[in-house]
Amino acid sequence: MARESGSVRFTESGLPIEPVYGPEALDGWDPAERLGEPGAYPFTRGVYPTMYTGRPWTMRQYAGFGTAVESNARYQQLIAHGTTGLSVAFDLPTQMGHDSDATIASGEVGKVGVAIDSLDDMRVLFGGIPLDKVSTSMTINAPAALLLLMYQLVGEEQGVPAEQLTGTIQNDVLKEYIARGTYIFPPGPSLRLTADIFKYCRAEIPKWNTISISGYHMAEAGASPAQEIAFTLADGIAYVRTAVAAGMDVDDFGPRLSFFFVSRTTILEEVAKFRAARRIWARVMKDEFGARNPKSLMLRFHTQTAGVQLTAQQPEVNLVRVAVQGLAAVLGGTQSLHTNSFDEAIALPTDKSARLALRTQQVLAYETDVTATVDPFAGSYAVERMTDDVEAAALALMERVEDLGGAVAAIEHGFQKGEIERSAYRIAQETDSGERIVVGVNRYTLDAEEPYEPLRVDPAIEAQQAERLARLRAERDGAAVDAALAALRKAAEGTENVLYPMKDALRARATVGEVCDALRGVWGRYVPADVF
Ligand SMILES: C[C@H](C(=O)O)C(=O)SCCNC(=O)CCNC(=O)[C@H](O)C(C)(C)COP(=O)(O)OP(=O)(O)OC[C@H]1O[C@@H](n2cnc3c(N)ncnc32)[C@H](O)[C@@H]1OP(=O)(O)O
Repeated sequence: MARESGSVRFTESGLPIEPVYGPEALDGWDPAERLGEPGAYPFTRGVYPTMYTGRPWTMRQYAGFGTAVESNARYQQLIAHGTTGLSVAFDLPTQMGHDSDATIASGEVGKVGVAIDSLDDMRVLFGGIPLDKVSTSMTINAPAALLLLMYQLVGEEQGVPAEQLTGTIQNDVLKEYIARGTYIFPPGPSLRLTADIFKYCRAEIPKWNTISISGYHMAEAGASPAQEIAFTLADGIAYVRTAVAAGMDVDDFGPRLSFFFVSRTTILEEVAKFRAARRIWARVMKDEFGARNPKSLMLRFHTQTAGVQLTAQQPEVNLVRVAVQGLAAVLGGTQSLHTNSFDEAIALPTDKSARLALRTQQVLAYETDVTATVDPFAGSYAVERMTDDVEAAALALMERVEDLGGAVAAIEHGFQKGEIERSAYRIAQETDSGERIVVGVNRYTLDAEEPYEPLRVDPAIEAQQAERLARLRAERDGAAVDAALAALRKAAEGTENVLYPMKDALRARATVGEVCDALRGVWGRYVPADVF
């Protein structure tokens, strides 16, 4: 751990960490109550009885840039190198529900992910990738329904029935208001859309993970581990309440909720955090919502190594950080993992750095012994005590969210954002003062950094996408698109599930921008109330 203050050390959540823990750390500690068996309530030891002894985690590298053609090539490469799941990054215009030729999209097309304007692009993105064999995660939030439906339509074209599709949409708009920023609609209609997605998936795509309730972005914005899990689980509670209020039984959607956390270099507290999060969620689902299906109680999660801990200085050192972070995720029992590329603090990963990032996971999975036994830290005085401590800190924060009226009301008060900003400020101060050591940045620096040639996205991509859109609009049946969009607007004004008319519109080759504009017209846009 890189932070010191006299002889007392503190975890990233600000909890004291003792130089030595002994049996007294676990006074009154009941393993049956706190741990249970692996794969059994309260799931502290992991969600599956055999964990990695039965099957390694999914190696799921987040990737996508430029056009569908370029991103497809990167996916094919990752598959050839042994990745076991896909994870699609979309560009900002797609994430905000704008077409590539919209004025607001200028300069952003294909930059932080792939540009998807219509079913035509989606078909290219998954060309040659059998959707019945691969599970695909899509980091898409406000327009999550659109991308899911286009994925289903591509599956239909490949002859893959929707019941066989497996994957995840991020679809977590609450954390967009708190930390990530790609929201479109106000909370009310956003949550209605989430409930529509849960219902649609239950009926049509039953193996799909309908949401990835994410703490990662809060952590990147400065949240401590305790804040990260507290605010994420509080968002989870808000989604469950929404779906129950929309008439669903908790066991009809609970098994398909999933989560997404960060993994930092502070291994011990991260392992404690993952274990605590599983225990809290299992208890919430059982006690507050009365879930009976054990799958509803299981907190299954994806992990990404902490991008914010990577440095632009001496970037190769990031390979070491990522290995440590990845190890923490595995010791914490993750289901799926993205290990960052060492150059991600500078630019888009190159082919080589993306391959090295995947190799890091393969070393963890096949060269170490951490997959040979389940939850190896169980019973450790230090880690069990830290698990209890992080759990208590997170529960206290969740109570404060409840006191404000739940996650949505707390967001409207600016509570989570304010807490995270205070934590980020503390980290910045500690780094500036040198109290927090960052190798290569405030210690062990080089006089001159070696030059580095980053991968850049070709700016011509924007014009290419605009041409594709012009062609699409000329070729398609405009009257059919207008009629489908009118039906979508009508559903949005009423209570009918919007996904069915939305699918018709997308099949008729309505664009992402057109579909989102139709919804913006009915639901309006979210304007944050800034709290200082
Ligand atoms: C920063 C950036 C940005 O801001 O832009 C981002 O957001 S990037 C964000 C990127 N996000 C992501 O990539 C999210 C990824 N999330 C996911 O993949 C999912 O939501 C997940 C966390 C639930 C993991 O799903 P998965 O399919 O990879 O893994 P699962 O654990 O579900 O395992 C797949 C199947 O194998 C079975 N299985 C697995 N392990 C075992 C075992 N030991 N014993 C028996 N069965 C097992 C599971 O039951 C399941 O089958 P069955 O289903 O039949 O039970």
